[in-house]
Amino acid sequence: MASDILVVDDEEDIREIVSGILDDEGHETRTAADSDSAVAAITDRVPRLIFLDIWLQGSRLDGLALLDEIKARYPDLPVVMISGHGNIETAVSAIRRGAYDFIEKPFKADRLLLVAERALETSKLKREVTELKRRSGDPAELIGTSVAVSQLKQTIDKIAPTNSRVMILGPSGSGKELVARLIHRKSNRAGGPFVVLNAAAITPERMEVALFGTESAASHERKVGALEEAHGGILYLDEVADMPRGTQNKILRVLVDQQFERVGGTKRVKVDVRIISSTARNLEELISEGEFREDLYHRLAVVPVRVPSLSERREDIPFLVDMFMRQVSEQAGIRNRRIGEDALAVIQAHTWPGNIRQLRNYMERLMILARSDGPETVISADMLPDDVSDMLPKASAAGSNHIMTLPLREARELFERDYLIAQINRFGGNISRTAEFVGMERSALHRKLKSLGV
Ligand SMILES: Nc1ncnc2c1ncn2[C@@H]1O[C@H](COP(=O)(O)OP(=O)(O)OP(=O)(O)O)[C@@H](O)[C@H]1O
Repeated sequence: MASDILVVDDEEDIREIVSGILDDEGHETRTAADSDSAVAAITDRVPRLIFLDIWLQGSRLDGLALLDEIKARYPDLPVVMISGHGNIETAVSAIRRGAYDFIEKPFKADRLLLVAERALETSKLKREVTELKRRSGDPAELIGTSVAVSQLKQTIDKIAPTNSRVMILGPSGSGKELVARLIHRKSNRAGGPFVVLNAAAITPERMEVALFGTESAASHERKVGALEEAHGGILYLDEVADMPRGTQNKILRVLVDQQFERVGGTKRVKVDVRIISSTARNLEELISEGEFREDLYHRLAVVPVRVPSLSERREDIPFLVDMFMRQVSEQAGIRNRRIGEDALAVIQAHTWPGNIRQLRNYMERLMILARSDGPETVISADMLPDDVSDMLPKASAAGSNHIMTLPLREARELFERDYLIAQINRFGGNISRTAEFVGMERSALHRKLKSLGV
């Protein structure tokens, strides 16, 4: 594994020995004799690993001070200290200050290589973990302080440690899968798998193979299905309403027996799986139409949990916007921006039929579009892409030709109407908070709304 390694030591022979040993193993090395040239080398290209002499005599910064500077700028860059005989204590304190390890002079080539490999491997793993976390994009907790979200959090905390089957109901993109993942994380199955099976994305013919796996006596071939894969953990049945009737019968049997047969197999497979299911559809309607088995519904929805739509929790929008902006900035390497009150108000007033997923995609688009403006420019309402800023009440709300044909009184009423509807939406229908924001008495606002026919 060739890696770019920087060797920093004031003694030329040590620099040569260390880089010689590493070069022989195929690593690429650079050397620096003092702190300033080390900083310059790191600025040129951040190495994967640094070997750093503790004393570093005759240079602006000694080894420990340079370590502090490196760690402040590149907290994840591993640094191995080279310690002289008799200053182990200093080496130990360097580890406390963020060094990965130390080697003591005189050292053996084997020890040096071992430490280098381990440091490189550890930082690679750290990177992978960070990447995975970033890709998943899921926050560790539900974002928001609204009553609806606070109640949801409480419900999650209450039901997670139990083993009961949960059915999560809520519109598309509202965070059902996130809720299921949080239940998993907080349950005693957190160490076990979390397997997702999306019934809407699998054809009815493939459904049973996906769920139960296959087995062929002739070829001894075996494919593990989602139920088996989820053994000891949780199976998340997304869009369960789309499950074919035939599969519904079979899954009901699994719930009763906690065992099943693979497709084409004869052996019973015993599993210990907690099932969480979800749907955005109206199950009661589907049950009355005979599309969904009522007894299966009762088995799956021992605890029904409702996830609110975004329009039911608009007060959480500023927190979500802030999180998504930070997330996009990290993921896309775009400088984070500030968003103006006016833009936030428009976003808050929008209806968001695609819920949190739509808001996240929108923020991503907004950040990318706004990239060409200077990083200091605050994102204002007029910079919002049209689909959302159309919600903004403007004098031309009824079409600019139209409003120009109206007398002032009617034009003003038209504007007032749009403006107040947008503000009421923004505050989730709360008249007191709307009144406070628009600067009117609550009773006066009521009267105004009535006179405008809102
Ligand atoms: N309260 C929340 N805080 C932060 N992010 C959230 C929240 N709820 C949902 N998200 C994010 O919104 C996106 C959509 O959520 P998720 O996939 O869980 O929705 P869903 O209801 O399962 O959607 P579908 O019905 O389409 O399967 C995800 O990226 C998720 O991380």
